Amino acid sequence: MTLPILAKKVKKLASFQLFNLKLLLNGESSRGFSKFKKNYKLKGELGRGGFGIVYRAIRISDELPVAVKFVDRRTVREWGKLNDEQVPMEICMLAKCAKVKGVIKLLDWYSIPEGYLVVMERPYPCIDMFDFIKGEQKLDEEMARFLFRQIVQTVHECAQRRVLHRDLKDENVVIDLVSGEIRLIDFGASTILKKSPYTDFQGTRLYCPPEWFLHSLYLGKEAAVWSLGVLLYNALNGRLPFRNEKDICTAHLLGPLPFYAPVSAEAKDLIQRCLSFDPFSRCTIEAIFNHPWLKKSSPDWLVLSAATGSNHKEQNKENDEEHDESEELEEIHEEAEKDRKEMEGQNTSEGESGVGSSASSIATKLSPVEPNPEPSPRFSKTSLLVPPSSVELKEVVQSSKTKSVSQCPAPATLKPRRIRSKLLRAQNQPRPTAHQSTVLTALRRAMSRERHRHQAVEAAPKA
Ligand SMILES: Nc1ncnc2c1ncn2[C@@H]1O[C@H](COP(=O)(O)OP(=O)(O)OP(=O)(O)O)[C@@H](O)[C@H]1O
Repeated sequence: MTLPILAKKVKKLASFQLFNLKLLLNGESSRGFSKFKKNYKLKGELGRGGFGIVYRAIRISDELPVAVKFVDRRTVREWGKLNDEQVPMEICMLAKCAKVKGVIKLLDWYSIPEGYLVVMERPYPCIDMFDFIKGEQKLDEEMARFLFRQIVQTVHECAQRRVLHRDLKDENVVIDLVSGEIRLIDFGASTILKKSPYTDFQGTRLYCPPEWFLHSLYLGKEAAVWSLGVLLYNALNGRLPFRNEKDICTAHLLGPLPFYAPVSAEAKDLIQRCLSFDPFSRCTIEAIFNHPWLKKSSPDWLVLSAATGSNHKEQNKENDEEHDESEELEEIHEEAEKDRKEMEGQNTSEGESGVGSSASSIATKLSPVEPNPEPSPRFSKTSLLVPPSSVELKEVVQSSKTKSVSQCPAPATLKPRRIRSKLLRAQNQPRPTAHQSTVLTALRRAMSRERHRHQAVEAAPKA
């Protein structure tokens, strides 16, 4: 080994050891694990994705429900600076969007040797949009408009702060079931918005525009608009528009996209404009705002949610299962190990939630264009949401339930019969039955679980 190479290796080793020492010391610092344990109590798993595990937790000082995401240091691809500290870009971008209403609030973060613990607000009770759509099979246009408008507004405000999310999809939108407000989560693939093209990608391939697969390049806002088009199509159809990369790159040659639900011409037009093959003729975020479909006024959340279906049984059953309270660090270590093994064993090249930083050579994969068979409805996602439980927030839910639906202004654009039937339901039957309302089903289950837990605690023999 030559001298310069040896010197380089020694230097590298020294800096690695210094890094480890810093991490060890960090254990005692204000951002170490012992501080985290003093401030938060982990309650079980909330969801998991390709790059982390998200835990349900409570802030000890005030019992605020929070979500804690463990980000494995080894999976961090991009780093940024926050108050002169090097942190994963995810933390940095969340901090930049602190004032954006539709972005999940970053409350705190901690550094542990294995990675980072990102503490975020956790709306209670909430459901992510994937589960919401799955429960409804597909959204009606009013509900889709109500949610999509908030999502577009949020993406726009992020862009104003030069933040590009890069993984816009239904799984990354959390809906507050009490207010109907959305929160954009998972900034793990986000980066600084720039005007020049990006040559790396870490989001979800089925939401990715064709220019990435064909040219390994994309422009930030144009790619975001494409993902929004995929998201809206998915919300209205209950299935994704494209099954794989080949579909993404060739669908435009087959004429207008097929729709599998009765969708208005205006909604179809907006989707087609977002999914324009040519990024330069794709509509802009501003144009989405001004599109006649999005400009229509929406009914109030209470009116909308009262009309949701009752197909959430399986999901809620699944969600009702309590996870063991964790011995925090040990669990994180074990889970991280398990996750890594799973990730190693997975081939995600064409999977729905596949992520990757290189465009596969689609040109070699493209065979002559055949008409696409109907894409199947979606059953799986990368994470599962457990409805949260907290005694304190039960009161919030309770108080929102007593709010009169009939106080909501009648939406101007609803067809008269529809207004009447909705308002009649709201007025004559003070609350829709739990079977009629997804939202209420979720609320009822969250509350009944709390009741059971209390009964169990009371029944337990006192030590
Ligand atoms: N703040 C939060 N409040 C409520 N639920 C959350 C929150 N953060 C995450 N979740 C739930 O956890 C799931 C996984 O979170 P997240 O997407 O951040 O993880 P990830 O590992 O980056 O996932 P992916 O591989 O999909 O990118 C989400 O789909 C959502 O259901």
